[in-house]
Amino acid sequence: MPPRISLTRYLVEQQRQHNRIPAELRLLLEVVARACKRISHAVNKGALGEVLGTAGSENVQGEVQKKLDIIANEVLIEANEWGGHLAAMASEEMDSIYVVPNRFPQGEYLLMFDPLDGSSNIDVNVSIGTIFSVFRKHHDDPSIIDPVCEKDFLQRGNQQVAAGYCVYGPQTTLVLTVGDGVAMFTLDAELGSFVLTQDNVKIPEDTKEFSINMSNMRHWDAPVKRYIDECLQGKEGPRGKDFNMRWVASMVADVHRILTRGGIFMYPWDKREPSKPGKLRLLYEANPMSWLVEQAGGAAVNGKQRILDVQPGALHERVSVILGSKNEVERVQQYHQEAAQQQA
Ligand SMILES: O=P(O)(O)OC[C@H]1O[C@](O)(COP(=O)(O)O)[C@@H](O)[C@@H]1O
Ligand SMILES: [Mg+2]
Ligand SMILES: [Mg+2]
Repeated sequence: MPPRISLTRYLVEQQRQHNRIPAELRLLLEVVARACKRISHAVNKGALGEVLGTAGSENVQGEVQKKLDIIANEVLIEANEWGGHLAAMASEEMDSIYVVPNRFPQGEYLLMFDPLDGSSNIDVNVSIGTIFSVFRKHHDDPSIIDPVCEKDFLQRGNQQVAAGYCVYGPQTTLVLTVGDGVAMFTLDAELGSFVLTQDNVKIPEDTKEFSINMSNMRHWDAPVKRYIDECLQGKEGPRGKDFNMRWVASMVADVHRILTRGGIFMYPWDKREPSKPGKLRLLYEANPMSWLVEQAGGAAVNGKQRILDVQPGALHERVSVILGSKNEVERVQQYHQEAAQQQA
């Protein structure tokens, strides 16, 4: 068996041998990983830890908060605020940004997270996760000056310096990119550390598996309907092959499957709430997942453009998401372009 490489050693090598990340970013990612370990522990306790059920409150997006949404948010804030590497944080569960109080050391990074993704699966013991994205506070826009403000967070996804997620499933797996491919680390509960179990993750370019909430079919736009209709026709249809369908309803779990064996995941715009561009949030769901998928050789678009090129206008902005195996994502994008040309 090859020697085990811990997340810490992997990050040290990224920093020292390959010069890909500064020491502060390495330390920040170690803090995030430690927080994920604590969340994993709470998830595993389940009913024994009295962490299931709703908290009796709503977040800024009008969603009922589960106890674990709040616990995971607190764990991430608490672990990161005194680390000394951050200027501020933003979360699905907080209305506005959380500036690191000046009693703690300040850093130059911004951390965004969905503390608990797949909340509807918490109480039914199905895989859930944490998604995170890291930016530098300062960037090209000279109009942005201290102190840190919400505008600092409104950077395109292509400016991320690290992104990842931790899936709490049959195993706890942390998946990370710092812009040099994707690596997966499995939590060894006995050692208490994340161990590298797959490096250089690659998504196959073609797939026979799609992932979409089919109950929304009647609300979809024509290009999405066309794509799924063709998949459903199987061998007898224009695609000439049978497709399989999976929908966990936890983006982390659905994306993890795609990084592991390929597939296409879609949460597209639909007619239920036409003014919203989609259901998933750009900054702390779509951007980190899109970068991971691209780093693994896949593609991620919103039907009009690459998700990583979308300029955010608000902290909790939503976006239409189509990501996964490259050739399938490009096909859906092409169907959108054809529909737009017909309308023009
Ligand atoms: O319940 P639906 O409409 O299938 O939506 C499922 C989607 O919503 C989400 O649960 C949204 O994330 P949160 O649980 O963090 O709000 C995604 O993980 C998932 O892909
Ligand atoms: Mg989520
Ligand atoms: Mg969430």
